Amino acid sequence: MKRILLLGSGELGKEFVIAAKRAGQYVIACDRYNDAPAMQVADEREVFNMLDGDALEAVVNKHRPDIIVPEIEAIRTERLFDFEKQGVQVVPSARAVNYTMNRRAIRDLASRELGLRTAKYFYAKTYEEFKTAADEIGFPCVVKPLMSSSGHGQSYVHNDGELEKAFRDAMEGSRGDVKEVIIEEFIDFESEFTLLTVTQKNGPTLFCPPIGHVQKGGDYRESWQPYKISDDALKQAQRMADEVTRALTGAGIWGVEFFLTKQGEVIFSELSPRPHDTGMVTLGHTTNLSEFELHFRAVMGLPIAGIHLEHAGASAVVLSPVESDKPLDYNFADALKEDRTRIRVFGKPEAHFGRRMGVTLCYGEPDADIDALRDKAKRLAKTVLGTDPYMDKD
Ligand SMILES: Nc1ncnc2c1ncn2[C@@H]1O[C@H](COP(=O)(O)OP(=O)(O)OP(=O)(O)O)[C@@H](O)[C@H]1O
Ligand SMILES: NCC(=O)N[C@@H]1O[C@H](COP(=O)([O-])[O-])[C@@H](O)[C@H]1O
Ligand SMILES: [Mg+2]
Repeated sequence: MKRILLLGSGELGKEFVIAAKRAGQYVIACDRYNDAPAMQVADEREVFNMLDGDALEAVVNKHRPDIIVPEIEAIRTERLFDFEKQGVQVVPSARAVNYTMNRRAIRDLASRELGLRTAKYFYAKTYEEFKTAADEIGFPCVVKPLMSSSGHGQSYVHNDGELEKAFRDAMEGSRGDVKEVIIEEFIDFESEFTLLTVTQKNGPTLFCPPIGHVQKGGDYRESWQPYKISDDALKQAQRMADEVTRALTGAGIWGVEFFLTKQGEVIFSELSPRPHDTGMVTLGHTTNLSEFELHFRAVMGLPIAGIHLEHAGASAVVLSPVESDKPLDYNFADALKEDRTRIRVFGKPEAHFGRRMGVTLCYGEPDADIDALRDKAKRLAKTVLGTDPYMDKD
């Protein structure tokens, strides 16, 4: 039995813990607030600020884990190198977690070192640098804090008049101590997709069928699998995913994000060294193993004999309509009247307006009409809390 320390205990961690508990492992779930989703299914919990390196070290010393599994980006990742040196397995590796928490590190690696096609980009610390970069890139452009996720602090800029607010939002939306922004060329993509990629201790890199998704405000609203792309585009994406995960090293699942342009060009966007939110669609019976089961197997060095598409499926997010510290009234009854439908409620103890509280999952035969599944997942998501998956969050 392994002792697993989970850093971050949201919905993705919860499903990972369920996979680990099904195999009889011991899990300590950590997050900044009590009763986080994964804590509810783990053996023990720790509530502390994971950006505080000393607090993190104290928890590691107290629990002496065999494996550390990061689940969010807001972690003092520099300390993970020390734990790794002391013989603790960091998933997928301290290097991967450290590089991907900062957009500069991962973008420079992908674009400059590996030569992958990305959006044109600059970094800026001051408003002057920012304005010069915007002039260089042109409008529209995309602005993001170097450290943030789920679209926090991100905006699209269409003209000079919007620059100041975008800069301020990105500086204020920045997490941790890095106050710097990235400004990117706007990619007018046809669609975007996630390639779930599994790197193994004792085996080749494996790929799941691509997942299509739509984001609004930088945040995922719906996803579906399989996402049909040409063999050539798939090969390009797999090659890039293989190169970037190999450079970052380690074993586990990764969510590698791409844009597909109208001309059929595949552009690397970013990647998560952990299960991906758009990959929750795999909880709806799409592949033989969900992204969480795949992560668990890869982390433990267990064999993965194959990844197969068993169903076509779609997911849509269930967002909170209110601010509340009381459990919300989830309407399961209406959605579950429909066949091949599942609802996952994460059990977050507090709701905030627009916070993701659950997902709906709908699936059918592998060749089922994906658009019909997407419509069904979105329609049923609306019935759960009465909110549209595409609602404005601000
Ligand atoms: N250069 C770009 N051109 C067009 N759209 C973009 C660009 N960069 C980001 N986006 C849009 O914003 C979304 C979020 O961007 P990104 O993945 O970089 O942010 P994030 O905050 O790290 O999100 P998450 O942590 O949820 O993956 C993308 O999925 C895409 O829809
Ligand atoms: N795009 C990253 C992502 O989806 N992360 C998932 O959301 C949780 C935070 O949710 P919260 O913001 O509602 O606390 C994280 O813990 C993780 O499970
Ligand atoms: Mg992303």
